[in-house]
Parts: sequence; structure tokens; C-alpha cells
Amino acid sequence: MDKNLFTDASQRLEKALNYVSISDDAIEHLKYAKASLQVSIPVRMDDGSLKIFPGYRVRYDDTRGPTKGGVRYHPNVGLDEVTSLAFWMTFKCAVLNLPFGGAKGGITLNPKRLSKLELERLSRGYVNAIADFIGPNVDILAPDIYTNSMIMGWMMDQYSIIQRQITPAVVTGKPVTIGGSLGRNTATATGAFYVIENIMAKFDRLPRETTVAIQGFGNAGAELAELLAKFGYKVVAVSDSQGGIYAKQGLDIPSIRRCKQFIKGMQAVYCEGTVCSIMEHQVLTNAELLTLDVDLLIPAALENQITVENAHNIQARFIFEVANGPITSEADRILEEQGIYVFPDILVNAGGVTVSYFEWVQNRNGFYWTLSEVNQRLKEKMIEETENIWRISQEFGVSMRTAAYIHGLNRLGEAINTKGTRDYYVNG
Ligand SMILES: NC(=O)C1=CN([C@@H]2O[C@H](COP(=O)(O)OP(=O)(O)OC[C@H]3O[C@@H](n4cnc5c(N)ncnc54)[C@H](O)[C@@H]3O)[C@@H](O)[C@H]2O)C=CC1
Ligand SMILES: O=C(O)CCC(=O)C(=O)O
Repeated sequence: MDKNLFTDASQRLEKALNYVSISDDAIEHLKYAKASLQVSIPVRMDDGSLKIFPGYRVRYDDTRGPTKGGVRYHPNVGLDEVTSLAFWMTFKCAVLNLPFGGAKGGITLNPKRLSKLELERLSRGYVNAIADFIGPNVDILAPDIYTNSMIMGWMMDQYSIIQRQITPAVVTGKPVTIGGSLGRNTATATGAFYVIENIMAKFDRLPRETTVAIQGFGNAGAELAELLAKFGYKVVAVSDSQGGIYAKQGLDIPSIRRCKQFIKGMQAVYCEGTVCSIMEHQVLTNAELLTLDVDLLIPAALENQITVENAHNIQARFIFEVANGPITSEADRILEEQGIYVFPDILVNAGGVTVSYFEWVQNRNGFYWTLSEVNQRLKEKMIEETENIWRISQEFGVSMRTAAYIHGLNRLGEAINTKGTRDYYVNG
């Protein structure tokens, strides 16, 4: 039986603690979220009724800078999930050496059931409810599951209305027309692609010999599928919340993306296959996709997808975690015993927050970069930290996940110790 998400997430630290020399104070500090806010968001629905939605924002640790992290709209959102995601953000920002701590937020709902106007009222209501908890030097929002640049634009606008001044740096992932960064929309996938390319080169693997299955076909998964296919990888399976499709010879990802824009869901893409000119493929469930015999498995949807229940059936040689927390710690142990290489979320999906950092810098400077500048800086950061983690993994003979936590812990521990005890006495 896998444990609750936060207990499971925080246990990832334990192995890493054997390889770092950080103070007991720092370890104690990292066990708890700094602050958690739970709010009730009133929304006037289109039919005139009033509905209240539960919302959350957790600021896990701000030792290295203002806290940073996305906002998720999903029926499973709760305090345990948001706290775990904020914990991972803390380590992710440290691993990438960004001057940020970690946070996360969310609202419990099925956003597919709301109209666009209801979604806007909900998003503005969320910002009203958490306005005192966030700010460009305090805590900065961004997109996550079922939130996007349009929603980030509303949130930034609402915060600016409350503050009576335009405050673009309080939210990243905004539309480019109102202060968003070029390349943020594709950043999570592009960052993951740089990591994959770097690791595949170490194993002398050529794209055309490499088959890929991707679970989740949203901002992260669909962009990555397209990039991998463009660079010659054979993307044989993709899925979304409705199910997936598989083709041994490789899928035509641009066609699937075009179809998904007007026919919702993978099963529908399959059913309308001739319309979309997607030939010779089979329908798959998400569970079947995870156990395909492929070289690369890329979970890019929700957490807890690979657990003790299915870990023994995983056949992929490499797993790149684009989703946050898709593998439980028990499942991790089983995969390691099976000789499967797992590349962790706090490295692989860090391209998103890295370009969010670039967006925050651009907003504060009022000077905007070209797409090639953004991608060049992203590439440098992703490769530098992949190499650092690879070196730690080789040096200590540990998994890439443990190596990533060692790397993050070293940076966090040093920062916590540098600040001494002031946090605990001066308005901490
Ligand atoms: N958007 C970003 O910048 C970043 C996202 N991530 C992580 O990547 C993952 C995906 O996020 P996004 O692509 O942004 O979200 P999204 O909302 O754009 O897409 C989510 C995708 O997952 C699919 N999905 C939902 N439930 C599913 C299920 N039960 N089985 C299979 N697929 C399912 C949806 O149909 C959709 O295709 C999440 O874990 C998120 O935290 C991590 C870093 C940054
Ligand atoms: O872009 C950001 O600030 C955070 C993105 C995010 O939520 C994540 O990396 O999980």
C-alpha cells in the first residue's frame, strides 16, 4: 500500500541525507511547510446560483527567495497534494539554482464543467482570496494542470486591480501581449527535451532507434511529443484523461494535436481517425500505456501513476518524469531493482519554472528577450544541472533521484545555515 502523498514525497529526502552534511536545524526546518492557506472562493455561476469552491496556496520554504509555483485546477486538489507539490517546487528551484523557494496552489473542481466566464470569475476570486499571501517579492503564481496563459493573465490583472498598480511579476506564464515571456508555453517540454538528449547521448542511443510512450497530452506532454517526433524519436503511444492511442510505426503527432483542438480526447481522435488522417493505430487505456515495451516512458499527467500495483510490469528502459510525483517511493525501489533508469521530476520538468524565472526577471527589468535568448539560457541551465546530478549519481553510486535531492539539499542546507536563527525570531 502506497502512503499519503506528502509522507511519500518527504521520504525521498531520507536517502539523500546520508550523503550531505547539513545541520539538524536545516533538516528540521525542511520537514514542514512555512505557511498554508485554505480559502473558500464564492463564484456567481451563469445560472445565477452561488457556488463555493475550496482553494489552497502553500508556501513551503522561502529561504532562497520568494516562493514560486503553479496553480492547479483539478477535482483531486487538496492540502496534502498542494503541500507535496510545494515541497517538490522547493527542491526543483534549488536544483536549478533559481533564487526562489517553493510554493503551489490549487482549486478543487472539474474545470471542464465551467463556462469561460465562470472560470474567469473563479480565477479572479482565487486571487482576491489569497492576495495578502502572494506578491512579486513574496510568492509568484504560474500555470499547472488545467490552468493556462489566459488564466494567468486574469490572475495578474486581478492582483494589479487590488494593488492599484500593474504588477506583472506576481504571475508567470502570462500571455506574451501582457508581459509573458516568449518560450514559457513550450518551456517544460523544451527543458525535458534537453535533459533527454543529454542522457541519450551518454547511453549512445540514436533517436531513430528510440521508442517513446507519453502519458498526458497537455502543455507538457503534447509539446514534448511534438519535439521528440520532430527530432526523429519514434513516439508510439500518447494518452490523455480519456485514454490513449498506439502505433508501432510511430504516431503523426502534429495531426493528433490538430485534431485534439476540435475533437476532445484521444478516443475521439481514434474514432475520427480518417478525418484526422491518423492511420493504423490501436486504442489503449492509460494503464496499458504505462506497461508498453518502449525505450522511454514519459509520465506527463498526474502523480501516483506508477505504484506497487504496476511497477513490476513496467518494461521501459528509461523513465523521464515530466509530471510531478508520478512514481511512488515504493514503486521507485521496485524500478531500481529492475534496472530501470528513472530521471526525476525536480530536474526533468524544471524547464517550466526556469523560464518562469526568466519571465519574472524580464518583468522586473521591463526589457524583453528574444525566443532564441530564452531557449539558449534554458538549454545552458538544464544541461549544467543534468551534468551536476549525473556526476553526483556516479560519484556516490546512487539513483538520479537521490543525486538530485543531494544537489538540492546542499544548496538549501547552506542557505538555511547562512541565515542563522533570524527566521525563528524576527517575524519568521
Ligand atoms: N505546465 C507546466 O509548466 C508544468 C507542468 N508540470 C507537470 O506536468 C504535468 C502535466 O501538466 P500540464 O501539461 O501543464 O497540464 P495540462 O492541463 O496542460 O495537461 C494535462 C494532461 O493530462 C491529461 N490527464 C489528466 N488526467 C489524466 C489521467 N488520469 N490519465 C492520463 N492523462 C490524464 C489531460 O487530459 C491532459 O492531456 C503535471 O504533473 C504538472 O504538474 C511540471 C512542470 C511545469
Ligand atoms: O513556472 C512555475 O513557476 C512553476 C511551474 C510548476 O508548477 C512546476 O514546476 O511544477
